[in-house]
Amino acid sequence: MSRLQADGLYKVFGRAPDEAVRRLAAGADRGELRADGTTAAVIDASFTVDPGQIFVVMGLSGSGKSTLLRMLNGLLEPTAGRVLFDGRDLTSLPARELRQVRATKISMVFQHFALFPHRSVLENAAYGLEVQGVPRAEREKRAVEALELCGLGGWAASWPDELSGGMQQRVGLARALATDADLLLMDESFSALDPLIRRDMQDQLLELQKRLKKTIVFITHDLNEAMRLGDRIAVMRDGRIVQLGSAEDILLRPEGEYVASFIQDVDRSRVLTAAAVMTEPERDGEGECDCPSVSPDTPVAEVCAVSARVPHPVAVRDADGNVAGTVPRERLVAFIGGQEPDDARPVPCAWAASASAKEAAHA
Ligand SMILES: Nc1ncnc2c1ncn2[C@@H]1O[C@H](COP(=O)(O)OP(=O)(O)OP(=O)(O)O)[C@@H](O)[C@H]1O
Repeated sequence: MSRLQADGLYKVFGRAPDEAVRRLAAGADRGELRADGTTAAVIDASFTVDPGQIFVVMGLSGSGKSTLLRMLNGLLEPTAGRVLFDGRDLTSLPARELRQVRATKISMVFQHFALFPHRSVLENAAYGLEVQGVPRAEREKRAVEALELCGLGGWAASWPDELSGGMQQRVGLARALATDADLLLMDESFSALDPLIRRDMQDQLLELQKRLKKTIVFITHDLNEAMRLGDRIAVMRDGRIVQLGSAEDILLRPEGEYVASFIQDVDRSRVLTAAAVMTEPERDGEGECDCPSVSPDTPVAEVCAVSARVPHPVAVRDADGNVAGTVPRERLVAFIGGQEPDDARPVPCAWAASASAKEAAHA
């Protein structure tokens, strides 16, 4: 069962929202409704998020990301549609039960994490547990563990203003993790950070996720961030999800001009991995030698570097060391050149044929 499911979600601000939903369902777009002073913030959003997945919602400012997120945690009531969390319909829960689910099962991490300046880092990290009424000794123990997970083990007794922006953001993450919530909702959580620190935070989140396997919905307007973090990515435009898929789907098979124009500047070789370009070994025993090999999640750019050093297709080995596939050099070159790897077909060449015939004769 999926952990989270959005089922035909709409959010309309303004007059006659139900009538607006009917018009949107019949194909009207945002622009048509705006003329009447009505804003269609989210239009017919449906998706599922599996346990342990990072689901990224990516879109430009105003595309409806935050509104969608606020419906997912029950802060905003949908105009139409349902949100199912572990199979329970959040939209029909009584207010008390909804508050209970929000306090214990869902944590939010915001862009500007407001830490309490007069509380220590430890007290800040323990705040969510304090709200839940967890006794002091227990909440401090869990907050210390969460701070350690976030690389802030030695900072528990410090004050927020002694921390850099990146560290403060990690306290926010620690606060979310300390509550043991299953679902983390992260709204542009790294957007205010400097690029290097932001990348560092992304790495840290991916590293943490390997161990904790939370279910995460991550909102961002940055496609590169979406590609790095997302197991699945929903691209939003003007309130609608215009594509839903993996980074690979979006880069290799963009649906429509809008998504295609979005991905133009993405460095495919750093986003896509060996798994996206590998193929079945063509010859017996291919990949079985001791030459350098790569793992399925090695970025293509690094596969190129390995390919330059080995005299045959690069072996892709899974976690058990078995050959999952191989990457011939021509597939890499085709891919870097913007083609589908499967289109890597050398044209017949008389010179090359005679050169290899001569080499064979000399051998
Ligand atoms: N409470 C509200 N009342 C009226 N309109 C709203 C309200 N909240 C959001 N909107 C409108 O809904 C649309 C979607 O806004 P939303 O904040 O969800 O987009 P976003 O993608 O999160 O943008 P940003 O990245 O700038 O936060 C926008 O046109 C916004 O002006």
